[in-house]
Amino acid sequence: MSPTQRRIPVVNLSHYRTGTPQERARFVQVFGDGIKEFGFVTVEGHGIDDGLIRRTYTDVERFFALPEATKAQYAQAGHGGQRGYIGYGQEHAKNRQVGDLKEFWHVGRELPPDHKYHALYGPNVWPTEVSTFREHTLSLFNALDGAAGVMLQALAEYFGVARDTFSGMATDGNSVLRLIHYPPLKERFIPGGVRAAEHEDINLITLLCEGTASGLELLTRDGEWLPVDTLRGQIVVDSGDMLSRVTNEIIPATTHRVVNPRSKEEDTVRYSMPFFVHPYADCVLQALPCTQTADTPARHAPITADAFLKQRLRENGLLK
Ligand SMILES: O=C(O)CCC(=O)C(=O)O
Ligand SMILES: [Fe+2]
Repeated sequence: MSPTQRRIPVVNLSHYRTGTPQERARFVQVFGDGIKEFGFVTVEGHGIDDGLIRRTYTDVERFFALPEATKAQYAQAGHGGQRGYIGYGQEHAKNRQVGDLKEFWHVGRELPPDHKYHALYGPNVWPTEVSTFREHTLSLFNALDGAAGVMLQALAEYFGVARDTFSGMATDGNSVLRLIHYPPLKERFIPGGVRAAEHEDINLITLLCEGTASGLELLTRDGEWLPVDTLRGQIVVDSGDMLSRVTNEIIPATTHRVVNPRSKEEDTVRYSMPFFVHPYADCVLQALPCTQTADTPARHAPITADAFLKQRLRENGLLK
């Protein structure tokens, strides 16, 4: 085990789901402290089928191997790139001009046509060239959504608030499964570009199944960059800007990046699948009362999740 893996706290979600009272309490403490103090927590025992993760990666690989013109047909006008295909170099980190060295696909929540958020979130689109893409990515979306809900319940217990405080925000939330392809730099490169420039995620929490190659790094609260290497069967979880807002920055958003391969030998393709857990559109992001004190009143004005998302998508170049 590398020094990094030893330092990132590891928890087992089954201890929270079905463990003894002591195991549950321990999960709440280690998960909450870990995300607050470290920014990343490694979660095992999450119950997500390894075979489903493999099958989804196979489909993702098949999709990104399609001709550019075929992939480009799935780029969506509107919805700030929250559905379908987003081309190479289109997204950039906030305050950066150069695009990231990646292309990706977004799968969102499937809602019935008469649901009040159906039109706002936008319908999913599916690549007909990969026949199992819809089935696999939606199954993974739903599995990650379920695991995230349990983690958010534990986080509410950590704050001593009603257990559905955070998970209720994510019910019918505008969550997104992002399927990313980072081609080898020898195939495609933008001068000055990095695979994913340092940034904070927009949402509440992010769940990352292990990437297919190294490169993910987190900035510790002490300002040190650390590689995040996940093993098969592990998911890493980090905190985003929206969680920072509702916790009055008690849990800061975690800064992270994906570095470029450091040598020709390491210049391999990389795939990853972050799942961004978002609140429902009208959810008002404001510091929970338990996070405010006379010394630290709310640090940010309330804003709805949808308004905050749109502001950030503009800053990232996805919403024009
Ligand atoms: O590819 C990864 O491992 C992380 C990607 C990421 O941070 C993002 O897309 O927000
Ligand atoms: Fe990220």
